[in-house]
Amino acid sequence: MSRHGSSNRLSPKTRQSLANENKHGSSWNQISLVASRAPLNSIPDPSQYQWETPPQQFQHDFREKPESSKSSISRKTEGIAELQRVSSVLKTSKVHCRGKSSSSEPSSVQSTPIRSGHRVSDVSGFTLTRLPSQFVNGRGRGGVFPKVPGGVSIAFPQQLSADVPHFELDDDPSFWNDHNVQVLIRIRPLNSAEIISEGYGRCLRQESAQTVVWLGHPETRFTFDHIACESVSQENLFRVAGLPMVDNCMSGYNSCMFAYGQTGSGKTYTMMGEIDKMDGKLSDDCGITPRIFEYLFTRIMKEEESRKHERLTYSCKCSFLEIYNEHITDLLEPSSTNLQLREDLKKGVYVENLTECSVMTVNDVLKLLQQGAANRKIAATHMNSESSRSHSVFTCVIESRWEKDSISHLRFGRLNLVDLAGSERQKSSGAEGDRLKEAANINKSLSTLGLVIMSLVELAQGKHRHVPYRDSRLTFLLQDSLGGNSKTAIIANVSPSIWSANETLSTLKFAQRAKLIQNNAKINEDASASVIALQQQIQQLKDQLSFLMKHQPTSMELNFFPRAEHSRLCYFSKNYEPSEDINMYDEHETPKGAIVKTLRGALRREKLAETEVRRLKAEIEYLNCLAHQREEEVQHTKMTLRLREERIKSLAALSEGLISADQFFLDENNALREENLLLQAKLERNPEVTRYALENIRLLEQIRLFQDFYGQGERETLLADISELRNQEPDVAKELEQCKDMNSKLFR
Ligand SMILES: Nc1ncnc2c1ncn2[C@@H]1O[C@H](COP(=O)(O)OP(=O)(O)OP(=O)(O)O)[C@@H](O)[C@H]1O
Repeated sequence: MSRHGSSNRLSPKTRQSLANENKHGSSWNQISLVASRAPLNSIPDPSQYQWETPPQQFQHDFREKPESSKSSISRKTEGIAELQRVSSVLKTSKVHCRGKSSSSEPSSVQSTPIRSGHRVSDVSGFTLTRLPSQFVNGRGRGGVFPKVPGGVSIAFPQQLSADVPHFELDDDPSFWNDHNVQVLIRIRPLNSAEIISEGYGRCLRQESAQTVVWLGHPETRFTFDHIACESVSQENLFRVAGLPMVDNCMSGYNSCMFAYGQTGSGKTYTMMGEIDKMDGKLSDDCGITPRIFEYLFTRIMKEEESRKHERLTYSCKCSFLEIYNEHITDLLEPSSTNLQLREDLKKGVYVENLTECSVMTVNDVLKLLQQGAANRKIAATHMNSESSRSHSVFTCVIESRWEKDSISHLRFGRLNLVDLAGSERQKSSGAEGDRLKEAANINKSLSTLGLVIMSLVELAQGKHRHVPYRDSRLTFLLQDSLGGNSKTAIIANVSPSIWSANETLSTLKFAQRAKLIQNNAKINEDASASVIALQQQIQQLKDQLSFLMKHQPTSMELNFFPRAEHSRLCYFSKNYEPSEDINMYDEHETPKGAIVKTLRGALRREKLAETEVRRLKAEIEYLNCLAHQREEEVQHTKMTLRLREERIKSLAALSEGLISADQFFLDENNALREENLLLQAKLERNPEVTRYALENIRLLEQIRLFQDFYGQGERETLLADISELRNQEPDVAKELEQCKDMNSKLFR
């Protein structure tokens, strides 16, 4: 099923009415909770625990919710009567919530007995321990025991309020200077289905713009780089998460942002939102992607203007693809299906035959986004009436070229904006037939993503791990963004509703793990551009040299040195013009004296020319050496890559039991030794060192010339010449007067 038209999932109007709905609740639950701060691997998985009796102060009254496979959406369609019944129950529960000892409140509902200690697995792999019967559905002793979509009821101390505090997100521009991975949580507002089903029961309590507490058992506190609360605007989110991505990319870093979360948690709203313009402006509901491009093109314009002298130009090319049931489709050319992933030393992982469109304005990008969104596979599930059934990747390659010090520079950054399909449980999403197959593929690729992240975290902790990038198209494509050459922001979207408590916890744990990934982002600058520039420079110098050889010393003009600014030497040669010497003296001196002076000048110039020739030869030699080193460096990098690929293969072979551990360590040892040699060679021949050596030699040569200038009495000669000229001045003035007289006589 394809979506036609805009990707706006909820009209602003509907959202507003939802927001209004939110206003009907009671004030904050005043219960003070003891926060637990635990390292990631010690955060217990709630599913590993037997649900305990909630502490007395967390226990509320409840209503009976018969075990039923009916989803809340279908309940929603049963109409207002149900809604009224729910709100009357909510009122009751709010009253009891305020009471200190809710256990003494009378309960009017019956519990459904469930065997204690019986473990059941849910779709996401968690094992939930069923509650002792007296707690299931909150019967008897009180406590809010909402029914989670997996069909298992859990005891839950929850937030029962329509209002939640607002925390503005503060941007931190310095973050990306020393970090390569940022994790941000976005909590979306409760939706009407959740309110109908669970009222304002929330499983989260946000404490600051960095801390949130999951209110289940055991209560768990999470800290992230940023936590966007329910009321954070799309604009605020963009300023904090999107804007730095553009800056990173323009500086030549690969950048990636992806939205992760259960189905219906707000990924598409976050990444795309409303992609139409209203009155020439992006709407308030517009997501991060269009905002990124609006900012990108504004920055490009400013930069090109301010660096005109360097002839800076940017070019942007976009592509848009989806991965649906492990097949890649071009969203800009939907007839191109089942595209293949390829790997290339220079390009990295890329999709073969994917359409790439040049874009120059935000409108160009909006058109592509709309076109792609219309082609993306979506379907109605019980959790989301417009659920994305595929992962989508919108990519923009931003290239910049400029010239500085006669060297042309090329930088490029790849920006990947990924909207993942949501994880889902079959029961809650109501998936059947095609939907079920899609869901299985979605869950499979997301669990590979989870495994990749887990392996990367272990790698970062110094353990040897095979990272299963190739186990899904998604992780293979995003290889660079995960643990590779990229600055990556992960937005984990969650629902605050108690209805989604388990999914929210699992998303928070995923995000917590992702925080520990270590990427290795580098500026992408094309070395070949500098090699070409160096080769051109060498050719220029060679031309100068041969010209100099042919014409010296008589044509020792300034224009021999197009790069005169590099050499003060040229300044001196310019000031010793031979013709001036000759004209100055031949009228006033004996022929012998004039010849001696001319000869002296010629010898001086010849000496200077020789020095210049020597300097140029040395420069050519060094530039040749530099170009050679660049080429060697490229070769080294290629070899290092090859070695690493071999190591990955041997790791894979080890994990599949194809080779013994001894053999693996032997191979690993050899590979590391080889890599070490390569790195040592690279260090010794660092082009920067050569460049400094060259500069050093140039400066020494200049110093020597200055010293010669003084040492060989050139200064005195110059001073003598100047004073001689001064002496001649009255004679010349006299001669001029005589000429003027003669002229006037002649005219008369
Ligand atoms: N922060 C938010 N504010 C207001 N509405 C939101 C917010 N987040 C999501 N929504 C609304 O919730 C609904 C579901 O969101 P969305 O489609 O973005 O979820 P999703 O995570 O992409 O789901 P799926 O994985 O099924 O595609 C949409 O109608 C969307 O407009």
